[in-house]
Amino acid sequence: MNKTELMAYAAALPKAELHLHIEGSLEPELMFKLAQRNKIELPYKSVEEIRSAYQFSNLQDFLDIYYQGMSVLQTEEDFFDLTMAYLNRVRADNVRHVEIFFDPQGHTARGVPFGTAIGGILTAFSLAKIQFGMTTKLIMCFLRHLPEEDAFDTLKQAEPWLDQISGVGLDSSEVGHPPSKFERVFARAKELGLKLVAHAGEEGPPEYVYEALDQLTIDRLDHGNRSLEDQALIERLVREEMTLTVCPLSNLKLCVVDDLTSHPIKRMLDLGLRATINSDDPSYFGGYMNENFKGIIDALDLSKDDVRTLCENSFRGSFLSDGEKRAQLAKIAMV
Ligand SMILES: Nc1ncnc2[nH]cnc12
Ligand SMILES: [Zn+2]
Repeated sequence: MNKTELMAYAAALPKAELHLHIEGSLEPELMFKLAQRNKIELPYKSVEEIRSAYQFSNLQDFLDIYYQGMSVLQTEEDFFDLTMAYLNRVRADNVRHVEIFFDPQGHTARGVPFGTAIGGILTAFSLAKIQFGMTTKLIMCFLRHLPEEDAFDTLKQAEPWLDQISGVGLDSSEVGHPPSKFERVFARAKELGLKLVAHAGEEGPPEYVYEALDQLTIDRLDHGNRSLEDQALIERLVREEMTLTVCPLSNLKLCVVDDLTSHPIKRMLDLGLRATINSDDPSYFGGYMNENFKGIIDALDLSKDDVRTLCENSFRGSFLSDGEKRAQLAKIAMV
């Protein structure tokens, strides 16, 4: 298969997205519309000016703009519109199942109640299920630059919705905020029956991945790129069939890699790691699911088997039931 055919194959395959911050899918056009609707002053005069501000040299550069951008999200309708726009967009990429992150502390700290954010997101989930049969799960992330106490407080606020939250995650500024800082709140989330995921090894060292495995007891690893610096860690991740939610265009935009030709996704597959493709914050990083596939297909020497494995891994690594996973894998085999 040449690259054009391989891209058409990737586009046609059913897939799941497992690493998507809903606030990072806020397109500049919607940001402007919500700013006007909510009478919020933005430091930009036009959509073009917003887009040109999206130049980052590391994770923190991005996070500063990301937290500022979410200030336009005020009402349940705003969160509904944001989520519906994302679900409609990735439907066109043949994404059939999503496990979405949201950052409640990014909203409650601005005086927007937990229920406003989650209410809008869950209503969009229900509509997407009815309208186009998409399945969805919600993962609530703790902001790691804040104290563990604040994470406990957020978990408490989540109590009325725990039956509609699949898991907890850990995001925001990685270096200086190791997973071990959140050991107790993750233990509590586990007692409550929630799945556990954490960003680790995006900018942070392999030790952070070990902490996420040993101290947080994660079910899935977000990013994990820097695991490749440690042979014993690679072998363990392979042995434990740990899913890595890898985000190629994010890695490029945040300078985790210099160029997509040096992206480690092919190496990860060759090592036997259960890697998946995801968009992270697509509005900020230049593309949704299929644009991430296009980026790696253009830059790397991926085979048809590699592309299929990436899509299969997205369901294997999901929090769907075994039966649901089998059904999705059977659909992949039909393409
Ligand atoms: N890529 C990322 N890493 C850490 N925190 C984030 N929050 C949103 N996107 C993130
Ligand atoms: Zn992320």
